[in-house]
Amino acid sequence: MEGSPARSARIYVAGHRGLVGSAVWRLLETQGFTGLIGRSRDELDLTDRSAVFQFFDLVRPEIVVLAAAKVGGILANDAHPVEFLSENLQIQTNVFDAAVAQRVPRLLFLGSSCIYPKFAEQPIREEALLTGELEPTNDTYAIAKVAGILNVRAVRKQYGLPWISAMPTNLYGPGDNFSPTDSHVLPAFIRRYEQARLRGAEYVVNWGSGTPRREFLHVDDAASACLHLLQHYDGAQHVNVGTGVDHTLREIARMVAAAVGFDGETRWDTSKPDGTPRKLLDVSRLRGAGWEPSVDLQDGIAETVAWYRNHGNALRP
Ligand SMILES: NC(=O)C1=CN([C@@H]2O[C@H](COP(=O)(O)OP(=O)(O)OC[C@H]3O[C@@H](n4cnc5c(N)ncnc54)[C@H](OP(=O)(O)O)[C@@H]3O)[C@@H](O)[C@H]2O)C=CC1
Ligand SMILES: C[C@H]1O[C@H](OP(=O)(O)OP(=O)(O)OC[C@H]2O[C@@H](n3cnc4c(=O)[nH]c(N)nc43)[C@H](O)[C@@H]2O)[C@@H](O)[C@@H](O)C1=O
Repeated sequence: MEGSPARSARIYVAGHRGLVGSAVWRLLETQGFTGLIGRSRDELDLTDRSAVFQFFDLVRPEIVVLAAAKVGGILANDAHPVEFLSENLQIQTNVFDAAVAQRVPRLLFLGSSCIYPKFAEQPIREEALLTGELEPTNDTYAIAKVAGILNVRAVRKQYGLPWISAMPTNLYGPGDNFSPTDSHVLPAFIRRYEQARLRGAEYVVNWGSGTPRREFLHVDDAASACLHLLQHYDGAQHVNVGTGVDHTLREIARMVAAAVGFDGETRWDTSKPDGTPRKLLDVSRLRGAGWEPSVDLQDGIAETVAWYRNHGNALRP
């Protein structure tokens, strides 16, 4: 599967308005791909099975990047386990089945580092999948993603189609979800510290103990890794996508406070869940395939703060 698809290939980016999908779309446009296809949820609800089949029949994509999913941070996952299981299973099963019906030659499925056991050996190798108990705050989302990996493997085995799966670490960047309740931690910090600075607040309160470690990858790097895998990887094993470097949330909070210019105190609300203590990915397989990240974390945070300041009024609720 070596080499780039034709620049005119019909590429359907499912979820093209989301954090990852929009970055994939930008990258493909920049690289001169002209056959990009996107549908918002209002135009095509991927939980509507017959609509998905009709769409695939009409459009006949040659490549699918599946970046549509129900996505959220630790509290959203913990509060809505039913939707995170049901919607994600429906979206991915409909897309996979419709793509099989059309024998779509190439598909990239996006999972997440939360598929691994809560106490997996660090850094986490791809082989750690299904070797232990999941983190309870996001176990239903993780199970949907594990089902996606197995579905991709099953299609490879039964139909011989070279579909692949990528498992990104925690992502961030322009276009992220900055919701105070539903977002992931990095956009939540940017919003909280920026609002505290604007109010002249003396302190902010973050969730949990601040001791968990997380690995952050800029979404432009995630998009570049996805394209690299589409161009250079063809294997049944899913591939970890990350930097191989992590930080405590206290360190991340200090970086964000410095980036927004907040010099007050940070407090931690230990009544909120910490989630997994650490989920650092082993990225040797991806590096072995010839890919490296390029965005420095502090630069990426500064860029995302600037984006938030320019788009603060037009964000998702
Ligand atoms: N963000 C992160 O930190 C990480 C993300 N990932 C994975 O990357 C992928 C993309 O995540 P991310 O970009 O952050 O998520 P976003 O929430 O930013 O985007 C999700 C996209 O999915 C679309 N979508 C959701 N439900 C439906 C539906 N029923 N029908 C049609 N479209 C739908 C949304 O469409 P619309 O805009 O029209 O509502 C949106 O464009 C997911 O698979 C996620 O698991 C993996 C690891 C980390
Ligand atoms: C990518 C991955 O993301 C999710 O897993 P997660 O990494 O645990 O998610 P998170 O980014 O929401 O939190 C990271 C850490 O940060 C702490 N934390 C502090 N203060 C805030 C805060 O204000 N908001 C949030 N969200 N977290 C906070 C929080 O308590 C936790 O310790 C999965 O559900 C799933 O979506 C998935 O696949």
